[in-house]
Amino acid sequence: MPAPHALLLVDDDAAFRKVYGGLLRESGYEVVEAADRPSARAAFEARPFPLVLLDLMLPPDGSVSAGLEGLAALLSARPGTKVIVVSGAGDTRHTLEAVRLGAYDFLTKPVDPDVLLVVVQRALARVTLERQVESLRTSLTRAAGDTALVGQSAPFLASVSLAERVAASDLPVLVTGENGTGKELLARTVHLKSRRHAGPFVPINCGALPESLLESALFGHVKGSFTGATKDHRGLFAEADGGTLFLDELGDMTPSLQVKVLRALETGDILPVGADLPVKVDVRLISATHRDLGRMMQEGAFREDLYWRVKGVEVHLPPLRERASDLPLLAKHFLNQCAHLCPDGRARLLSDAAAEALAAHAWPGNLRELRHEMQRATVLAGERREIQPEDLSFTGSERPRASAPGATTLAQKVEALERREIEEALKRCGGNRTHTAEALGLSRQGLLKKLERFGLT
Ligand SMILES: Nc1ncnc2c1ncn2[C@@H]1O[C@H](COP(=O)(O)OP(=O)(O)OP(=O)(O)O)[C@@H](O)[C@H]1O
Repeated sequence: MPAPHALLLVDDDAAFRKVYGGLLRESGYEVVEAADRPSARAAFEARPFPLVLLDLMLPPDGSVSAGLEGLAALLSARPGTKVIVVSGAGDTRHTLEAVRLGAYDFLTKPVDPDVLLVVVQRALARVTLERQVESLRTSLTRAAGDTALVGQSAPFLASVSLAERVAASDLPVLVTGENGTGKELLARTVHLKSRRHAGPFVPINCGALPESLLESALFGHVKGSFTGATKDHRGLFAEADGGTLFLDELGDMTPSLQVKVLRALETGDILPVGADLPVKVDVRLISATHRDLGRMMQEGAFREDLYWRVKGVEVHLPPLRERASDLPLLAKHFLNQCAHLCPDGRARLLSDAAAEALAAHAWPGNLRELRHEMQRATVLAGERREIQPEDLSFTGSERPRASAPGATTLAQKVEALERREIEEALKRCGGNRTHTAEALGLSRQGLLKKLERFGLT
């Protein structure tokens, strides 16, 4: 992992900045300077520096209490930042107050250059260490199971191998595949295997929010830019700085937002809603879609320039029906995951008949559907050690009728079946639409459209 080496030097004394900024640059650090509180704030918001050298008494007012407030705000926005307070001799009381607020260390003017270099080096080494701890924690969670990619079938392993090879590069990745095939899990794996693994992985579902909310979620906004914007909001591009932004359901993004995302990707700058100045970010993009972006492009629903930007390397995940040999392994994996739902805490087993029923099912909702089935079957099996076919929603008496009275054409029959599936899923999920969409392997937006079409709203 590369050591962090960028710092923000905030002091109104130009001579101090010149001497000490020069010294730090000569020692290999990247130094950005700010001479007053507003420009320090703007620089810090534009880029989350791991280390800030901070003079407490800054223009425009030179007041220490405003300086301490600024320090507290900075630390509450980014608690991992190391702030070294640089104060004049005789400021002990304020310096101690700054340390109490969370400043990492302090230096008193006149500053000994050797001491400065040691303190800076120590603070940045600490940042590296903290990032490593975070990365190990992430790897441990992953090893603990929830993010393990289960599967041995040839088409699945081919996708994983491609994803692992591309992970080390900083290329954008487009993950394609039907709903519930594991696109988000694969995106997380690419992030964890990349050099950005200690940085954040920030997912957002582009199909879940209306355009205006999605724009401010992605790019952030400034206070007062619209009704309800009661404070500044950084936005997910900025959250993902130094890490990976995962744009799920990219195909659901409206054309006008596509333009804005394209601009951000081309320039590395994002413009928060209502802001005058852009903010620089360093983000790797992974996108996913279950749609055929190539066809959408031909139909004019997806911009060609954005397509080529986000595509980088395309990794396609096969649907579950094309990796049938993974079914027993995955079913067992999901049964283990929900063992806590069993009265005795021991994972249920699949009876031969249930395994056969799983093999005969088409799995339109892919792995997500399988996971839900295994959860549901675990609960229905109760004290029984083995899952039986009657514990599965698509067998026996629970099988939905494929046609409805009066439906004659294939399209009508499919529609009737779809409607029935949705009604039943809604009932099972107690009317909760997010859960229903999940259970059916749909985006929330997709479900809402269908509810409207079927008059179920
Ligand atoms: N290879 C795998 N091994 C184990 N679990 C998996 C695997 N792939 C996916 N899962 C699990 O299946 C569920 C669905 O996966 P995920 O959310 O990644 O799918 P998706 O393709 O992103 O879905 P959508 O298109 O609806 O956004 C999740 O619970 C995930 O943890």
